[in-house]
Amino acid sequence: MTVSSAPGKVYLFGEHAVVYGEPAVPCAVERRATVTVSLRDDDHVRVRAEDLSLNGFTVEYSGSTGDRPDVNVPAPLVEAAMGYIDAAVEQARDAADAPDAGFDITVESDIPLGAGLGSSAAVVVAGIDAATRELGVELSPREIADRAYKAEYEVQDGQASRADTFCSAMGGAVRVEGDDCRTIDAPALPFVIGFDGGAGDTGALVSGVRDLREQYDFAADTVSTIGDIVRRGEALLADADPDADPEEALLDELGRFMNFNHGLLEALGVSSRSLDSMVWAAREAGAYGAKLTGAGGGGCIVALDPTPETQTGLRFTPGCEDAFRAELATEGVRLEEPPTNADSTAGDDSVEESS
Ligand SMILES: Nc1ncnc2c1ncn2[C@@H]1O[C@H](COP(=O)(O)OP(=O)(O)O)[C@@H](O)[C@H]1O
Ligand SMILES: C[C@@](O)(CCOP(=O)(O)O)CC(=O)O
Ligand SMILES: [Mg+2]
Repeated sequence: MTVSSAPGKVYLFGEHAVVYGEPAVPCAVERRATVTVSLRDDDHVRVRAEDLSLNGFTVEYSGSTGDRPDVNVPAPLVEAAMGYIDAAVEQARDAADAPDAGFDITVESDIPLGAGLGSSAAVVVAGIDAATRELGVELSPREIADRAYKAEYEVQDGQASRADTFCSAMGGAVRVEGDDCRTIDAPALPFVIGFDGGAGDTGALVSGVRDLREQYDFAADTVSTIGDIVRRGEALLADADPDADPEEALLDELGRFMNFNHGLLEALGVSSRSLDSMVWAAREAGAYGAKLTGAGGGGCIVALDPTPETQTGLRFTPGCEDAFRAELATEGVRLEEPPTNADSTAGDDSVEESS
């Protein structure tokens, strides 16, 4: 049995625009997905995904009824939900040259799903790491990032950047521009996250921006202006001392850029009423800046505030279900100790499929 975990992330700047070759700066945060993998002696894959719920209803799997999961939702939704894990399994089989390997897999995660914190990337990164190790192959974090990107790209029909998967695999703050992926030094920024309890449809939101960009020059200009903000923002980070608490002047300017970035994302149609109201609540509570994070449509905002004020303000904001502080996760994908009285084999709520 092998247990690996990988962090989620927030975008300081640059989501959506990164899909069209602009740079982005995501930062890994201490909310992790943990994937436990045991090699089977047949070619079946059995998945237990305890936290998997889609838009308010829970998917229940029954492994005892054979190959088809017994679920209370339509099969295409289950397939969409399981796509990331399936794609991670395929990448691990390919990396280890073991096309017929079967696995028992358990996914546990404290990253809300579809909320802009990169739950899909964390699950894929941790899944590839655990499954390849289980097959006796140890990939570097960069190799895992590369395979995880291929998995996300496939599941999201060609609409994925390398940003989420690279950030989750490497940890810390990163900079991604096309295929150029780097880790960067950044001070520990005081992130506060507001979560509306909902989720956005990443594929539909990315398609919406693509259409706008193709239809209107000013939408294409909006996307490249987001790139300009990222370049100015990363220059600020490059000048800061990564080992000291961030200075007020830095937070002030980063916050201003985050506000600008949010305005442009709103113009591109990927915000929502609850995201906007959390952004405004954070600003009114004294945050240096606030923006949605990830694909948008619902889910999370990220604000900068070293004081407790933003968290308190968000908690009293209608539409905000949860508000929490998120430390920068300096570690990306990592091996975890397996539990001692392990019960990793699938129980009643698992789905089993033949390879
Ligand atoms: N704990 C989990 N267990 C199983 N699958 C998960 C889990 N977390 C995320 N996923 C997969 O990732 C999808 C959400 O990814 P996505 O829409 O890209 O949003 P985000 O990456 O912003 O959280 C889920 O529909 C599911 O397929
Ligand atoms: C919108 C996008 O830039 C980020 C999506 O992030 P998330 O899956 O919502 O966490 C898409 C991508 O970069 O693949
Ligand atoms: Mg995702």
